[in-house]
Amino acid sequence: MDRIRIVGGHPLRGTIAIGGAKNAALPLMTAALLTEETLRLTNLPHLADIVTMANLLAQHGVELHLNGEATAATGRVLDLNAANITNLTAPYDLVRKMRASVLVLGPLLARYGSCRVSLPGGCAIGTRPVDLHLKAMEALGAEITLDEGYINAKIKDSLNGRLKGGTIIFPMVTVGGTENALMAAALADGVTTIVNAAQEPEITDLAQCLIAMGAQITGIGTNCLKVTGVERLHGADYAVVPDRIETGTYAIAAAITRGDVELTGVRPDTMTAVLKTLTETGVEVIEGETTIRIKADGAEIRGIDVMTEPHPGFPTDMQAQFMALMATANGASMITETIFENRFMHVPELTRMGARINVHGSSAIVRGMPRLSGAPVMATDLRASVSLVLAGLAAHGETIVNRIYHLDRGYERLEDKLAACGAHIERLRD
Ligand SMILES: CC(=O)N[C@H]1[C@@H](OP(=O)(O)OP(=O)(O)OC[C@H]2O[C@@H](n3ccc(=O)[nH]c3=O)[C@H](O)[C@@H]2O)O[C@H](CO)[C@@H](O)[C@@H]1O
Ligand SMILES: C=C(OP(=O)(O)O)C(=O)O
Repeated sequence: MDRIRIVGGHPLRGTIAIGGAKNAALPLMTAALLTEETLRLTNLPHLADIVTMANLLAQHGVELHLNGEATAATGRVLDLNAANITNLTAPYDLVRKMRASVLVLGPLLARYGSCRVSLPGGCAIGTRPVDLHLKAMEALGAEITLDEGYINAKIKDSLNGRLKGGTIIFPMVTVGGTENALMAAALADGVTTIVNAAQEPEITDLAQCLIAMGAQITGIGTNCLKVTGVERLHGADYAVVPDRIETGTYAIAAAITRGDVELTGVRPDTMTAVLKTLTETGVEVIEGETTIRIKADGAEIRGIDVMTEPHPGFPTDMQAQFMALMATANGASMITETIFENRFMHVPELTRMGARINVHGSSAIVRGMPRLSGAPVMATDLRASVSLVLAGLAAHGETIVNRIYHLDRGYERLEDKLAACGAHIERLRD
């Protein structure tokens, strides 16, 4: 299994181009199931999760074509055509690899009237049930049963093959639940109101793509979405929003090495909380329209408190990376995780690198220190893995990060992008 070797202590300087967002691209790919016409996605990142989603859609019968070479301007261009769906089952083998697979539920149900989707199960960061996705489908007229680890969903016989608009009230904010609800409601008969909807930029991206496909959606960017269902959707050409988590991760790479890096092809307006937090630590953040420069050379990074929250709050997907930065700060920091019940799996590994962190329930107290020390480490999820890479960039000596298939789920050419800015980092292929 490949590993990453880092020799830390080199301030990053240079420019890093940011790709399309994994967490926007995955639901956008499933939106292709809503129409028999072609959906063209541009600025698609090249990631293991995108390949998993492509395999899942292909086994449903979606035709996928990658067009030409990826360029900085367009990323990858992928055409998806769901004119000939042959199989309405999302199998366990693919769903267990990636929880976002459950996003085929809403589109398949709405367009074909029934489907069978494996339950995703828990993962390293929490139990992550999908009960709210299922309740949302029921609110639109679906009958749901569970058997043998699968969700069986079908539109009630009385509805003549078309979901019916209704009111969905989410008791807690769910990104995936909102995405499934939006896609199902887009083809339902009548008006659907989604109350306490997630407001993440990836939801806005999905809503805008659905509008480009002919959907009628208002309230975009708020916590109340209104969808007036249409009988059919058509094809579209849509560019995936830049990845705010990849952007934030490299911003922290610049800060933790006390470097100076410009991030290009970004959307600063989608990451206000992260940029404000970085500024509070003492990093200089210079925002352009599509660029962010992180100047941390000579900066004295202060320890500050952070709590993860649904958007527009500080994202849980940046919590591990921020903890690595706080481990090198001057002073203490309290980091509270409110979204997932088990998202501190990076703490023991950061501790092995000399970080001083104590966890009390959903909060971690981090006492910063001038220098971490390199060590062999291993992580159990995507953002935990990258937090160890960040710590390695700042640490004295050699760090080997094991199990890097997690990183390949969400970061395209991570080691190349960092090495181009002066990091001493390489992939060791086994
Ligand atoms: C592919 C993708 O976009 N993944 C993101 C998405 O995950 P995902 O969509 O899975 O996350 P959710 O927003 O649904 O989860 C938020 C919380 O709600 C709970 N919950 C969710 C659904 C449900 O039916 N029942 C329930 O109890 C979850 O266990 C969790 O505690 O949003 C998370 C929160 O921003 C991010 O960390 C993930 O990177
Ligand atoms: C938790 C993440 O992804 P997923 O929801 O696919 O597990 C993530 O992107 O940090």
